[in-house]
Amino acid sequence: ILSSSAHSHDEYQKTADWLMSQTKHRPQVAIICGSGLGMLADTLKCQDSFAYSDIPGFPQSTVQGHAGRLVFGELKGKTCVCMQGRSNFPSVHQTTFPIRVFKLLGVETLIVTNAAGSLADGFQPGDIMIIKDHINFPGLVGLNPLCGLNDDKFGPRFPAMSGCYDKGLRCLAAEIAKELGVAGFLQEGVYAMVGGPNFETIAEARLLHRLGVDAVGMSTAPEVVVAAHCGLRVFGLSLITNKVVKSYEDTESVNHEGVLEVGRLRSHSVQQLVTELVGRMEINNNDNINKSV
Ligand SMILES: O=P(O)(O)O[C@H]1O[C@H](CO)[C@@H](O)[C@H]1O
Ligand SMILES: Nc1nc2[nH]cnc2c(=O)[nH]1
Repeated sequence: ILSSSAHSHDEYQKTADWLMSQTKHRPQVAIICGSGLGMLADTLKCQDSFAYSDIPGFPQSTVQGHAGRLVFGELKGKTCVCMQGRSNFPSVHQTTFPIRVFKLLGVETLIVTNAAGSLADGFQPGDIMIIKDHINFPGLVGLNPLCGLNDDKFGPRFPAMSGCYDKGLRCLAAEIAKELGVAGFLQEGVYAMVGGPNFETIAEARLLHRLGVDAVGMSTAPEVVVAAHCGLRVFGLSLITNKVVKSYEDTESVNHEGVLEVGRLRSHSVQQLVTELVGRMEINNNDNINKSV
């Protein structure tokens, strides 16, 4: 775990340089689209898009329902780069490789979205949860993307994680949700990442519930850790696609097709919320490419 699969600074830089040689876009905002939420990338204007397999050094998408494309373009007057798909299961270092590439491209804000199962009693499938905080279970036991030698050019050895989900953006998103008429199914809560790829046993679900977890998934936390480490502002949304089964009497069970289906049904609202948020967030001048790196 410790240093075997960490990337060198040059590897991130090579990928960033290649992308900058292929597109004129210099993104301010990076958006990661979770399961069933990839349509957001299709709404970018003046697109340049690249299959992950064509980008030197880039991890491949391994999750069904994730397209595996990096899309650059304009959204509400801001320059964005959108990941249409994640590679959840190779290694935490590979999964988070794009985040440092984004930093080198000049990105200052990261928006992460995911599909998640709910544990909180009041949450329903179709609810949108603003992520207030996370529990990074793999990270707590050493599967942390910051393991290995620290690259001081990106950030400090021991970065703080309190406040890693920006409060200003969370408030702005809640205001926008009211204006869009989607406040009725907006929630805020704690996301927990588990290793997966299996869904939870009932005993695991009960444990997570007792620990105060509101929603559970298999992604996001490592991306946010790496983003916070290199000083990116972060906003996160979970789309609640299912209730996690907590009772032995319950005959329902979760499956990935159902997750994708709820994603598609609510994708329009998630898209609207993210689009308005990007339009209204304040961004510093985009003259900071390689600023602190
Ligand atoms: O987190 P995203 O990429 O939305 O995907 C979620 O959906 C998949 C399970 O259906 C898991 O990979 C889980 O993490
Ligand atoms: N671990 C986990 N990931 C999910 N992604 C979407 N739903 C779920 C779920 O119930 N559990």
